[in-house]
Amino acid sequence: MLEAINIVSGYGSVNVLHGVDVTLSRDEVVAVVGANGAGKSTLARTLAGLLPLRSGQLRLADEEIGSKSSNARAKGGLIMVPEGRRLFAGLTVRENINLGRSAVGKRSSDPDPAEVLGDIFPIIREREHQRAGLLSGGEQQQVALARALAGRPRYLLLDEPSLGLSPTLTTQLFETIAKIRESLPVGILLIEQMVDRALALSDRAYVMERGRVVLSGTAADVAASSEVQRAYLGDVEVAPSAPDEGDASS
Ligand SMILES: Nc1ncnc2c1ncn2[C@@H]1O[C@H](COP(=O)(O)OP(=O)(O)OP(=O)(O)O)[C@@H](O)[C@H]1O
Repeated sequence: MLEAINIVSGYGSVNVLHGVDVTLSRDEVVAVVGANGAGKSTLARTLAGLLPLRSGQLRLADEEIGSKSSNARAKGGLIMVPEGRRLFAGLTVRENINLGRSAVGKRSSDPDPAEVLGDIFPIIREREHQRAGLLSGGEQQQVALARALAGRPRYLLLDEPSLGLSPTLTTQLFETIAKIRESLPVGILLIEQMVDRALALSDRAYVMERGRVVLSGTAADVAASSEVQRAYLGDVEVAPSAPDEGDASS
């Protein structure tokens, strides 16, 4: 289990997370949703060790990891795919994926990650020797996911994986995440702006506002809540228009 208890973090003199509790186990997908600036990416960075924990506790399989480096956390099985993918553009697909393995100290005698992951990510077999920088955004996202999984994480943090993808590619991405959960024993924390799709795929969800979790529960319950319906799922009450009764420009 990955457990964040009452965590606080931020930038400079400003706290952004004001005491957040989050848990993730290895057999679930958990969505984190909320408006721009709510603190979702800050949460992911704090969990991954890219931002220092100011107070609270972070535990990975009952071990306190709050003071460990991001590299140590990755070696311990907690890996993040950051917003924007961050592939090595000049390296091939396979080289990027192999780096995902060596970065966490996996030995070359471990099963070939490209073979193991090839069923989930056809791109690996189709474009193995192509430079990552020449791939489309959707293809790069697949490689970024495969690279993270090559490190055999037990917990995977996905920060806005659909960012910048077309609707069709977004659909493919969510299908890929569903395949990952079916095929691999990895808990996934899914930070997403595509709230409806994220909730449809997830077991549980957290809704964040201004650095706090304001709602949590099963994804179905969160999706059904009136706050989430109103704010994120398009169930907006629109005042009836009265085109004949006023000047639209006023
Ligand atoms: N590097 C930074 N330095 C200072 N403040 C930051 C930094 N990154 C984010 N913030 C601030 O922290 C707050 C939370 O930002 P964060 O990126 O975590 O939100 P978010 O929920 O992920 O939103 P988005 O969906 O827009 O990425 C915002 O007020 C933001 O301006």
